[in-house]
Amino acid sequence: MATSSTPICYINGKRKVLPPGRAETTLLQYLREIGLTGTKLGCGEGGCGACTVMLSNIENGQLQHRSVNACLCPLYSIDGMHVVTVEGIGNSRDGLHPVQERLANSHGSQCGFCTPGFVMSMYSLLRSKAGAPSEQEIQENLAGNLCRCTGYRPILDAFRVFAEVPAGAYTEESIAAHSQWKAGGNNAVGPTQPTGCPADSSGTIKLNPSKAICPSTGRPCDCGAASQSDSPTSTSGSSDDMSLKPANSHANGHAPAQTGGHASMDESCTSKACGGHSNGEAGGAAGGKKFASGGLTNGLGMDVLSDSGVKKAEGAAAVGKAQPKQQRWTSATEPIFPAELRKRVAPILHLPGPYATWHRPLTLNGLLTLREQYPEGKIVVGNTEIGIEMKYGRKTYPIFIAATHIPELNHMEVDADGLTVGAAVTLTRLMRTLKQLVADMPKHQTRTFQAMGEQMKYFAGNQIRNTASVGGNICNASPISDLNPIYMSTGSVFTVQGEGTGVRKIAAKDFFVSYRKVDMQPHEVLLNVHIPFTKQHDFVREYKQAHRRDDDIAIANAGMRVRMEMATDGEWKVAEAEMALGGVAPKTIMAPLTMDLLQGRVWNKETLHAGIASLAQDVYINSQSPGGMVEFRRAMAASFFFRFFMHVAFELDAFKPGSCNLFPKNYRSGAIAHPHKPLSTGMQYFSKVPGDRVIGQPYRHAAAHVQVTGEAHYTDDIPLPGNALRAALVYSDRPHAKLLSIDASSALEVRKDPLS
Ligand SMILES: NC(=O)C1=CN([C@@H]2O[C@H](COP(=O)(O)OP(=O)(O)OC[C@H]3O[C@@H](n4cnc5c(N)ncnc54)[C@H](O)[C@@H]3O)[C@@H](O)[C@H]2O)C=CC1
Ligand SMILES: O=c1[nH]c(=O)c2nc[nH]c2[nH]1
Repeated sequence: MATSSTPICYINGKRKVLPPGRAETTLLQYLREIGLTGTKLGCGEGGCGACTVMLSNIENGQLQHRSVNACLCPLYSIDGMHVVTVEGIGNSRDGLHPVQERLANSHGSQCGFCTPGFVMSMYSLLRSKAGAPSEQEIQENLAGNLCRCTGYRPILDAFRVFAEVPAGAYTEESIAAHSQWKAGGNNAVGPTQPTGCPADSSGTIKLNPSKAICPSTGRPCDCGAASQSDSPTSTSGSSDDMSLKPANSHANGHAPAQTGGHASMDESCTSKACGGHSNGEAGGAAGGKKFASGGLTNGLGMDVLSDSGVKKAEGAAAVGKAQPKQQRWTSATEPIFPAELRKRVAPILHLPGPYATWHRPLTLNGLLTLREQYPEGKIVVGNTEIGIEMKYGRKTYPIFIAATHIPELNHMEVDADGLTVGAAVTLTRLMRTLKQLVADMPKHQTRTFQAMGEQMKYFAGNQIRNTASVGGNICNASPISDLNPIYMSTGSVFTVQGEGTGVRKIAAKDFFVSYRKVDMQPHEVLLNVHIPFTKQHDFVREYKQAHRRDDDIAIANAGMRVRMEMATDGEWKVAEAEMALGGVAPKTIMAPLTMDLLQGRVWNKETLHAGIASLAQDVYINSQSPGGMVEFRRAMAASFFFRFFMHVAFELDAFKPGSCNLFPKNYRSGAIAHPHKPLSTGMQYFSKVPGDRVIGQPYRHAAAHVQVTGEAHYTDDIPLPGNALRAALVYSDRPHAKLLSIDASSALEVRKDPLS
């Protein structure tokens, strides 16, 4: 096997040999050093998404694209990959990418600092999916991106047009409903109201030639020419009439029910694109969208974006004279995966440096040998925890051992008992596999997978899940790990291996020893986790309470499983019970008193009350506990149990009606582990200012184009001149004292901090 000391990658289509001796450097630091300052440093811990870039590589012979946080991505981990940054997809000279154009034209940037991150998240989603994403997927995909000034309404508006239009919009039923609704004299259109084109008996839309496909919505549209003259914005030539459209107008561009609303919210499609005018608003891509040379098509063969973008910009310039002329985006600017990387065989890496050395073995033996050789070495996979320890904990690690390329650690396998997941498998890959198994296998066998899959949507953001590994989360032994409670309550087993000591299997519930300590020797590595299938009448749930639902760490969480059996007297009794709780102790704990108590008991209200009382004994948090919120955490444990109890009761009652009728039906929502979050919607109303003055008109602001392309320079982006003097205020601890001399020796000894 070849060993290399020259890591290579491609950045925006250009080959780069990565600099030597930089094992501690992040991809973000490097990008900014080479002048790609469009990618921003926000939080530095994978929480805000300002540093999002797309990584592409060949995995199991397949080309993969995924968004990642460059702030946590070790530079050498990108060996063999293609990095696409916001500068790589479009710029104000050669033309904006449709994603950039949409965001600029929809007023989706204000200060613009988070903007490149939003662009790259959306871009990565479009590149990584075969068809068009759903609106739900688009919103979920943005959970790892924070915006603190523009607001999410225009951002979601901008991206909603890339969503697939639900087929339901075209059913005969929905069309008939719309016609009736129109006949009823309503004067506004709700977000899901279909347009009025007739369907044939097969349910296929028959297009009335007078009812064209609306380029704004990608659907048959009856707004016709009327909307052009009816709408106040159609005469302005503004590129920005988007803001007159209510945000919850859904993909069909229609306004929600309103009476006497704004002039643009009449029944007709508010889009000026209808009838031949383009407003740059791409349609929901009926049947899926694809980028095509010259712009985005709406799946109906119509070029709805790039042309319209040009028109928009020109129109605005003519009126406000504030907008730069936009170039037409062409697919030639789309960075493609480089041929060299397709053929490249990954080498072993050994990359020494003054502060740290990077090892990348390719075999399990190689990994175990390095682990034995360097007990101080740090195994790294996603670096989403180590990166934070280094930046905010000021930890330094002299040796990194990347476990990303070990086949055994990337393997997933289903056997007769369950699913085995390699320790280096990313959370995203695990989620996909769980989803597939839930779809393919009998429901009673996959209840653990179902519970895990539902929970993992709320485990960090997409960028983190795309790199963070299953093993990293386990070995990190966080007392509020989202997955450890479920492994512990479902009989999962971890396999570890060490050079000379062979393989050991440890039950998940025995693996966590104390705060951040696991039952693993320094020379051992975690190979995999085995998650058993559930059996008939097994019920599993995972609960998490955080400050916010998306992309947040838990305050408390829990994994709960019971196996129920029906006794001869017709009552449901507990055959097995396993409960694990996080956030209530320095490690994830089991609740042994409650587990014992439940054993053999009937699932009734007495058991519920006894269980809650017993949990209070299992959970002992003293008032000095780190994180505080003692009463709240205790209450959460009881609340999780209550919700689980209800869930099981409703499931049993559904299985055999009347057999466990403990709660009124309207309590059912309390049994849902992760309540469905409807699509976010919003609305903005403003008065139209007559005349052609710029003030008060909804024009895109002048910097939008350079913000969406990363060309806007912020103070952080301006390079320090060579030998620049850095200054910081030092407070005197004596008032009115005279400064007699300065001893700078300790300052001069400070090394240039590789992490700053
Ligand atoms: N930054 C963030 O927003 C979030 C971070 N996380 C953290 O991300 C981590 C997920 O994994 P990665 O990024 O891949 O972790 P990582 O590469 O940062 O490693 C985390 C820890 O696990 C150890 N480790 C990893 N794989 C191992 C193996 N096979 N055998 C022995 N030790 C191993 C590492 O040495 C390190 O101590 C979790 O620790 C989780 O707590 C999770 C969600 C959000
Ligand atoms: O299990 C986890 N879930 C999270 O959301 C998280 N964030 C940081 N570390 C984390 N671990």
